[in-house]
Amino acid sequence: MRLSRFFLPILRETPKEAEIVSHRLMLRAGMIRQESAGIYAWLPLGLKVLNKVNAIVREEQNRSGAVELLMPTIQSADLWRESGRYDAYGKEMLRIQDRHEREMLFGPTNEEMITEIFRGYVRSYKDLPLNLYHIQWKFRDEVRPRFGVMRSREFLMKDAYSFDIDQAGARHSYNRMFVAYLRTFARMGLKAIPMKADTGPIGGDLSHEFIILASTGESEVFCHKDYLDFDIPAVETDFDSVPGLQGIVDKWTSLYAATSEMHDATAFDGLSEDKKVSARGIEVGHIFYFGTKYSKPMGAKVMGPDGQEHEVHMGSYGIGPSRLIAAIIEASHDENGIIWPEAVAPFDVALLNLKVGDAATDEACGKLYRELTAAGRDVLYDDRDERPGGKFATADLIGIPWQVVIGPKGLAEGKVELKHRATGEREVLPLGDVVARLT
Ligand SMILES: Nc1ncnc2c1ncn2[C@@H]1O[C@H](COS(=O)(=O)NC(=O)[C@@H](N)CS)[C@@H](O)[C@H]1O
Repeated sequence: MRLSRFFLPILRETPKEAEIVSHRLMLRAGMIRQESAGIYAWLPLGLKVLNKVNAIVREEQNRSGAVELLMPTIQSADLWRESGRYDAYGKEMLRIQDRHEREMLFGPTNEEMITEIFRGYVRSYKDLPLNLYHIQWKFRDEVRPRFGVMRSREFLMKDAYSFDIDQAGARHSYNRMFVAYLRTFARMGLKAIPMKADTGPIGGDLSHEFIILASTGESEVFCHKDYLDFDIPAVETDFDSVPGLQGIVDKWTSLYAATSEMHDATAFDGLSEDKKVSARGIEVGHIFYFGTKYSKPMGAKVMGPDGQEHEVHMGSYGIGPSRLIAAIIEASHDENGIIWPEAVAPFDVALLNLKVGDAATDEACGKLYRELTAAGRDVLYDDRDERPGGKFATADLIGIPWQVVIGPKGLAEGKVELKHRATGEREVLPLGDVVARLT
């Protein structure tokens, strides 16, 4: 993409309403724009990152055996009356009336709707286990939306829902998601620690939040330091192995880790000082087992092997892709701007032409742009008529992992400069070696 033809509304000054670094940088880097309180437009650079985050979430959901569908954002109030949550959900629910004065709502979550879909088709235990998920916008009328997309009112959520014949089966579905979550966040360069959590309005009695440690996190968390060095489940993990997954979950829940709501100070104090981590954290995922909480009132049942009808045991599993982008920035930035992990970067390479209008430089940049693109790299070519300092500052701010700098002096010697954004390391190399170096 040529920057002169892209849409990247960089802000010169730091927006005063932004209180945390991710909010400041997402506004300054032209990634989002607030349209109303807690409601954002995703501008092209932000959307590219959101799509990459979603791609990783999708890959790991699919690897675990979950099946993707897409449910609507607008839901019927009657559906929520079946579970008894319509009134219980409170002021966070955006209630709507359609032209026929039918009571509708903008979905804050989809347990009722997925249960209605399930009960419409599944009658036999032979069709279980089943895990259905979607990545869909939600609305929660937060009393105090803040920190940009970290706590917004309209936000993107991957929400998955599992269906099993009994609790043992549901436990394996839970473990599949637990392991998928460990892999998902690690692939985005995040260290997410599963912590025992409260179940809140979703319900149930088994729940873990996946927390990344960040000084601006809203949650107060306590955990054993060794978690930070645990290996992530390998890509070859057998998601059908019940004992195999239980072993991974046991390992990842073997040491102390809790959010403030579930904190047991006595247990935590039992740890040696050098193993105690108490920090702020950002909840990037939350998983729940809640048995028949929805299947019972909504009549979602299957014929079991015993010829009896059984209400299905369910769980739900949420990840916040839009919140994740803010969390990644909180965990990976410096004084010059964002430092994207390569897996989620909006572009792979920033190609900086230091003398637009100089025939040799334009020719070299154009040729390298075409070669890198042909080699499968996503390149943002800064072809603006802008002084070098401004190009360096923009490339650092928007956090593209690699910068290729081409100017007339270096070019005269057949050389270009390569800068690695994360480490700041620079190297000079022949123009002809760049494609091989970056692919
Ligand atoms: N206001 C919000 N802004 C941005 N992300 C949010 C917001 N509320 C929740 N999230 C994200 O959505 C994830 C799941 O939300 S949740 O309430 O914990 N879980 C559920 O809604 C369940 N239905 C899981 S399917 C959270 O872990 C968080 O990452």
